[in-house]
Amino acid sequence: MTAETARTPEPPATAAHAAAAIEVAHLVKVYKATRAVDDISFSVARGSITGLLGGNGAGKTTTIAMIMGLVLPTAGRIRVLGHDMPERRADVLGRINFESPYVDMPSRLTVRQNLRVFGKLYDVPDLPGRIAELAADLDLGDFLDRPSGKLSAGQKTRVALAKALINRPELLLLDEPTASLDPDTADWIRSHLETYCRQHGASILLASHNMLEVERLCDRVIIMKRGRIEDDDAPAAIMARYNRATLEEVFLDVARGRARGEEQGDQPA
Ligand SMILES: Nc1ncnc2c1ncn2[C@@H]1O[C@H](COP(=O)(O)OP(=O)(O)OP(=O)(O)O)[C@@H](O)[C@H]1O
Repeated sequence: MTAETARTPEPPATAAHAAAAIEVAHLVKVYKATRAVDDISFSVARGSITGLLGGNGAGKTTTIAMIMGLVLPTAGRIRVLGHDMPERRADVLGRINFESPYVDMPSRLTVRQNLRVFGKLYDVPDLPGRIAELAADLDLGDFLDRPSGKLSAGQKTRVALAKALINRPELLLLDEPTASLDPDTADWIRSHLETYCRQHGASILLASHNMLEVERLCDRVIIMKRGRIEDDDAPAAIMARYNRATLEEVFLDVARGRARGEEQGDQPA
C-alpha cells in the first residue's frame, strides 16, 4: 500500500467547506496541566478579516499554531481551505502563510537572500520578479541588500510582511503583526493588508492586543478567555451587546469578568 492510499480519505467538501477559509470544531489543546485551548469551534469565511482577541495566555497563539499544523491538537477537528489539518498539511501549506514579529529570519542573510530562500520553499514562479514587486509595494528598496539582522523593528516588520506575502497566500495567519511599530508604520502595514485582501479575495486571522487595529481591520471578532470563546460576532454587534463604545472597553469587561452591559464600577458577576 502506498502512503497516498494509506491516508484516511477526507469527507467530500460541502458548500460550507468550500466557502470557509478555516473551520474549527471542538478544538482542544492540553499541555500537561494547562488546558490552553478548551473546546472551541468557529469558522472564518473566505475574504474576511477576523480578529482573535484575548488576554495573555488566552490561547490565541496555540490556536493559530494548530491551524497551521505546527502543534497537534489533543482533540477536535480543523479544516483549512477545505482540507483536514494536520493530515493534509502538504496540500495547504503552499496556499497559506504566517507572520509574527517574534519569529526572526536568519540575521546574516540579506533581505533579498532571505526572500529568495522563502520564495524557493514555496516554489514561487518568477521569483526575482516577485521580490522586485514586493520591494516596490512594501518600500524595501533601501535595505534589500542589507543583512536582515541590521534592520530597525519597522523595517523588519515590512520584510516579514514581504515574506508572508511571497506566495500570494489565500489565507494569512498573523500574530500581532504591528507589535512594537510606531503608529504611522503600523497604519501603513494595516492599509497594505486591507488592500491585499481586497485585491486577492484573501482571508486573514489576526491575533492582536491592539483594539483600535482590530476595530479598524476586522469584520469579525472572536474573543478568547482561558482557552474558551467568550464572544464571536461583528465588532459593532459585540460593542452593542456589551453596551460599550469601543472594543477596548469590551476587552476590559471580559478580562475583569463583568457581564455584558454592566457599569464600569460594578462588581464582577
Ligand atoms: N509549549 C507549551 N508548553 C506548555 N504550556 C504552554 C505551551 N505553549 C503555551 N502554553 C500555555 O498555554 C496557555 C495559552 O498560551 P498561548 O501562547 O496560546 O496564549 P496567547 O493567548 O497567545 O497569549 P499571549 O497574548 O500572551 O501571547 C498559556 O497558559 C501558556 O502558558
